[in-house]
Amino acid sequence: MKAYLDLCQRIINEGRWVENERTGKRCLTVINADLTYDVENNCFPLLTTRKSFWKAAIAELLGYIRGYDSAADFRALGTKTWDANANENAAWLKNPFRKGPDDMGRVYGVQGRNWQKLDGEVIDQLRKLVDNLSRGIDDRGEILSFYNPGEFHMGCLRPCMHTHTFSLLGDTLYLTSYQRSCDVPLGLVFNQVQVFAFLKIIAQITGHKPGQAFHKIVNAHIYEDQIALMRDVQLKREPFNLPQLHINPDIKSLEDLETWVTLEDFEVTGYECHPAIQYPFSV
Ligand SMILES: Nc1nc(=O)c2c([nH]1)NC[C@@H]1CN(c3ccc(C(=O)N[C@@H](CCC(=O)O)C(=O)O)cc3)CN21
Ligand SMILES: O=c1ccn([C@H]2C[C@H](O)[C@@H](COP(=O)(O)O)O2)c(=O)[nH]1
Repeated sequence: MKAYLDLCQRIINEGRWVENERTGKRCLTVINADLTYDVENNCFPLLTTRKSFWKAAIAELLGYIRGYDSAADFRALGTKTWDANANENAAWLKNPFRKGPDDMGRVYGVQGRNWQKLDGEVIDQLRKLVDNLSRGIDDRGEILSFYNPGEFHMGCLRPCMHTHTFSLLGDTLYLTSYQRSCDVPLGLVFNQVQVFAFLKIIAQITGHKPGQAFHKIVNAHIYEDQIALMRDVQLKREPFNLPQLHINPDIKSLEDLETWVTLEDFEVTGYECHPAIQYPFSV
């Protein structure tokens, strides 16, 4: 929590203005931020300086795990966060690869579960790493990569959190997640939840103890229309203690995550927070 607020303050104090062509807005930007989450002690990094919608973040993560490519499937899980990118971005709307309303194209989980090889076969990166970790194997390449430059033109957005590397030391599982571009007031609130929950879920289904999750961010920015709310409202608030995340212990396999798991299988306790802040979203 402190690390998040420090990053926001650092962007306000030291950030440089960068024009962004895709959104037509300017962003106050810093390069490089490292965040660490204590999954072992269940210190759930849910922002307390504004009301945060952790369920939508977990729904996104479940959608990536399932390899979804439609904003409608994400809505059915419990989040509308992909509606705008799938249906309102002018460049994507006229892209011939867009299959119709709600199509997101070959992004995120599609690459994670269904990476196309030249010979026509597909690679299921998540299945491979879950199988290995379940057998106690870390081949130093337990990597889930959503970043496929050869198919950027077939998706509505390049993945932001693009690579997740799992590591096993003894019976403790670690996760290192890489993010190329980070909307700190909006996206990062979700991404913190996702990195934490991803390690906790994969540790649970592969039978290991979760350790720390390491979140490495390259371009961290605040859009120009978000600055005043961050500087004058959110950064003036005192944080509360972190809550805890509980996951239904009956979730035991990747198949469980793919078939019956819903947001009802996740619970947060001890969450005390300041009122919601509605930050503008840039498509
Ligand atoms: N500009 C931008 N920022 C992002 O963070 C972002 C994108 N684009 N495009 C792809 C995904 C979609 N994500 C989103 C989209 C919307 C919210 C959002 O509106 N959050 C609100 C309300 C959430 C709710 O009601 O469930 C919030 O207050 O956190 C957050 C992340 C993260 N990503
Ligand atoms: O998980 C996510 C997804 C997206 N974002 C933000 C980061 C940027 O503000 C935009 C993506 O724009 P690009 O021009 O492709 O960098 O979405 C995020 O923070 N977290």
